[in-house]
Amino acid sequence: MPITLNYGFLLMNQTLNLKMESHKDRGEVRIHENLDELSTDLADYVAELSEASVKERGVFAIALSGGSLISLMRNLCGAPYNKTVDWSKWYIFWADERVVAKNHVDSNYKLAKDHLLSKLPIVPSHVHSINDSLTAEEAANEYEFVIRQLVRTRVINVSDISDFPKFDLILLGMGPDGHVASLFPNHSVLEEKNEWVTFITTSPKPPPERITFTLPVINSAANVAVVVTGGGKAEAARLAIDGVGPECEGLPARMIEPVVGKLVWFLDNQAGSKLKSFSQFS
Ligand SMILES: O=C1O[C@H](COP(=O)(O)O)[C@@H](O)[C@H](O)[C@H]1O
Repeated sequence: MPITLNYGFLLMNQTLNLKMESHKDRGEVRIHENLDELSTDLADYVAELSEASVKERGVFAIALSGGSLISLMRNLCGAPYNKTVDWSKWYIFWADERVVAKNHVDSNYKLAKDHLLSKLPIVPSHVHSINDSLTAEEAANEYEFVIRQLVRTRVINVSDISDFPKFDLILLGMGPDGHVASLFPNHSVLEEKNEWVTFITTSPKPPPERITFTLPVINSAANVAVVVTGGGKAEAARLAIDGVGPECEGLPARMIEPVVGKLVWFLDNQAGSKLKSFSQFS
């Protein structure tokens, strides 16, 4: 069992050599010594949320992102999770997707399928990816329609304070520019207040056409985790977690603020190296 010592707001998990801190309004920040430790902690976190959600609701509705996140989820494919997690209750969604064929190297679905989903006994009909034969706008509308149907049947929960879906867990990565899902800095979709899924055709990071959950959907989730690794993202992580005032205006990662749910940041040492509290830790 990991030993957790409590130093006021600062928690240290000695087994994982993990530093955790509670940032007012910015959730819990977990800084890991290396990627292996981050992967271990992330798998534990996801498995615990799955267990709690299956116990409470009978299902676990989880939204994935693409990018580096997927390889960091690798521990879920091995022991003990392959035996202890009730995979039959998982329903998979994507917080964002590139509008390309499902077998295209840029597809977030393909990435997750090749490195995660094909190694887990997930029920194929529980995997909800976008329709890759449609335009970006059509794909976003159809994906939102699918999600609305699943909210009606409570496969996906509904927010207690609005009619937005309440995913059990939304897993996000973050780009060096502070983008999350396919919400890019200063883009007009950051203003979206009503739609659940929207689209862009001018992504600054290729490919240009994407669909994405909107901020209200992300911020209505029961749990949001942002997984960030590498020194190239340290400044964006600082702005997203410690930033104040104009320096972080228009930064999507700074706008992740679950209304009722819980936010957890999973960082490695390099991504966390510019945080105010980092010197305290090292
Ligand atoms: O384009 C995307 O980028 C982000 C970040 O990716 P990473 O490789 O820098 O972690 C990813 O979260 C998103 O799903 C993806 O479409």
